[in-house]
Amino acid sequence: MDLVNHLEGRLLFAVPKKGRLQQSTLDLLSGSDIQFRRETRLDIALVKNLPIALIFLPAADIPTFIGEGRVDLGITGRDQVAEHDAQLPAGETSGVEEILDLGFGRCKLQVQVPEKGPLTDPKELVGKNVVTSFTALTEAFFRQLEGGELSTKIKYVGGSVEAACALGVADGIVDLVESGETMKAAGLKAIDTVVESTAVLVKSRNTNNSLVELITSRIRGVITAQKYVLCQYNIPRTELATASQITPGKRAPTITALEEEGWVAVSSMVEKKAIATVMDELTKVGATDILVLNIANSRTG
Ligand SMILES: Nc1ncnc2c1ncn2[C@@H]1O[C@H](COP(=O)(O)OP(=O)(O)OP(=O)(O)O)[C@@H](O)[C@H]1O
Ligand SMILES: O=P(O)(O)OC[C@H]1O[C@H](OP(=O)(O)OP(=O)(O)O)[C@H](O)[C@@H]1O
Ligand SMILES: [Mg+2]
Repeated sequence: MDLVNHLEGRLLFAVPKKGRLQQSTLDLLSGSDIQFRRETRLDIALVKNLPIALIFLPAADIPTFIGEGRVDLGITGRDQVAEHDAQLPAGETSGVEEILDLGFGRCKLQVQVPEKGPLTDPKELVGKNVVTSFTALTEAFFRQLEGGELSTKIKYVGGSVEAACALGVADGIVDLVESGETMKAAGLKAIDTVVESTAVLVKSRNTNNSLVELITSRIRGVITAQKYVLCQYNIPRTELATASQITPGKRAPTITALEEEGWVAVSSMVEKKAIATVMDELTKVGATDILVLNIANSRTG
């Protein structure tokens, strides 16, 4: 089948074809009921239940396709969008618009130097060799340090950036750090941060495809569901005000009267990361039968 002929009339949605963002992106698509089967080696997949085609691209290339208006929607790192924007000629506005922070793929683009070396400040790298996959952001960073000049020599490599110092190609690097393990293993330390990043849903400034809103709303629902749990408990009505402060919910807690005089049941969305503390506090104010339920999906205000 010649897939390219089947793209007509479909929203084009770019997703990372490999790397750190891929699995969470696929989970998000599946949670949003975007059904597709990707043939081996093929970078285009038609969605079965919606007029959408998924285009599998390297995360670094996604902002270019969206910026040019070739692709309507995409998921990539905010760092990649920033790098794309930093490459634009002065005065040109970006064709890439962020619509949603997706929360995963959290990392920092950091200036790194040999741990045991003499350098401790990014200013000491001025005029030296710096290797990175993010040349435009690195250039902008050093240009600012140098007050508008640029004497620092910035070279591009596509991956394994950390090896550059050990191999003598660089005095310092600018690369992504999450756990810090890669940096540590390479004998490097971070001395500054260029940008912080998470995965984002982006759209082309010029797209007028009405499905953008539908997809955004579905993805937002899945993210909210992943981030929150539903906490239910019973509480004496006299303690309701205090308990409601502990579980204010996304908008407001849902309160139901119980058969038992003077008691109410409360149901409220709570951030997953806070749930243990919330349960401790609820117990302290007299809540009983506290239940925590996972949320499969959501649409909230
Ligand atoms: N260690 C990490 N932890 C979290 N997010 C990361 C990490 N490394 C990269 N990212 C995010 O993922 C995006 C894509 O980077 P990644 O290195 O996974 O892609 P790639 O270079 O296309 O794949 P690969 O490195 O497997 O060839 C980055 O721009 C960044 O936003
Ligand atoms: O702080 P950490 O948790 O160790 O993660 C950081 C590493 O992850 C990414 O590399 P990736 O795995 O994409 O390999 P690559 O260098 O070949 O791109 C990034 O470029 C760092 O090297
Ligand atoms: Mg990589």
